[in-house]
Amino acid sequence: MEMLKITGLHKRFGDKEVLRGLDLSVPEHSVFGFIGRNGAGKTTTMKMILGLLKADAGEIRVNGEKAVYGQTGTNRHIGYLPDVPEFYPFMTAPEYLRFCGEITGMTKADIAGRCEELLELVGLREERHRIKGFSRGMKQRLGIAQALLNRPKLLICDEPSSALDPVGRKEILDLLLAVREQTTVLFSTHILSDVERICTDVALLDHGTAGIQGKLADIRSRYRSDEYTVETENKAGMLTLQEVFPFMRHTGPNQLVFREEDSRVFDIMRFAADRQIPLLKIEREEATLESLFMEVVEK
Ligand SMILES: Nc1ncnc2c1ncn2[C@@H]1O[C@H](COP(=O)(O)OP(=O)(O)OP(=O)(O)O)[C@@H](O)[C@H]1O
Repeated sequence: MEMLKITGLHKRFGDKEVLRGLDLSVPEHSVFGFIGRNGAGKTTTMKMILGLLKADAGEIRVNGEKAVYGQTGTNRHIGYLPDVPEFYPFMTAPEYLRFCGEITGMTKADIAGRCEELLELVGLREERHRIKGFSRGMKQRLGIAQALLNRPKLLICDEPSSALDPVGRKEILDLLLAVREQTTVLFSTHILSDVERICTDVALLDHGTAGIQGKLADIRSRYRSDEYTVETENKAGMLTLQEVFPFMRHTGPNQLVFREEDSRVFDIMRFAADRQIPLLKIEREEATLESLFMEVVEK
């Protein structure tokens, strides 16, 4: 089942058309990477999911219910971490979470249990300092705890890892992966290596629509264009191979590179064996998400 379904979403600011018929399907319990360059419209989309911004056209359904601008009904299913979360700096982490629990009407017993559980989850259980002394990473982790307080079915995080150092980023990514059991995670980012690390599903927002989307594994195999490097022992061998297999590019001393079907490697190996051309190296480099997306964006 889809936890979030967006159909034909349009949004224009003045003469700038940001979304031009965006369709998005976020399966339940997925970790969904919503990718797009700066200004692509990721935050705009998230604000519309939360009913904070009016769409020009299109439909958004959260857990099967229609999200309506200015109404908060569907937000009971959502936990949201904005790109720059704001806190009361004079509070400690437990004080802040308890406060959030109280204003959202949770019972005292539920608040106590849930706060304990979430502080443990985000690694802030032993933290006694006030929030004003927190690092960016600690604030993001506290923000995730707060967003999870009401056991949302959908956790939306706007660029949760973008401003963090590698250690802080890893902590956040591990956390998003860990909470997948209890919720569905939709997070926006422009860091493709983060997506490769934890996402089950992705969508690339490009020119107002989802250029590609689906299971990361499927996308990889659909757009797969692994690169092969072949290195011969001598120049004569390299030149013979290049003559017979003209799709190979000369990239270094006795080195040829190509992107073709896997079967071509066997053709090359057979040919090299028949002609006794000594090969020093045959290497396959898997296509990165970055190279896949650049292929799509540049088309
Ligand atoms: N209230 C607004 N009025 C006018 N233009 C806006 C408004 N909000 C967003 N925009 C414009 O819409 C475009 C999309 O912005 P948005 O913040 O959704 O992008 P984003 O993908 O989240 O980018 P970033 O990674 O930089 O946060 C940008 O060009 C932005 O300037």
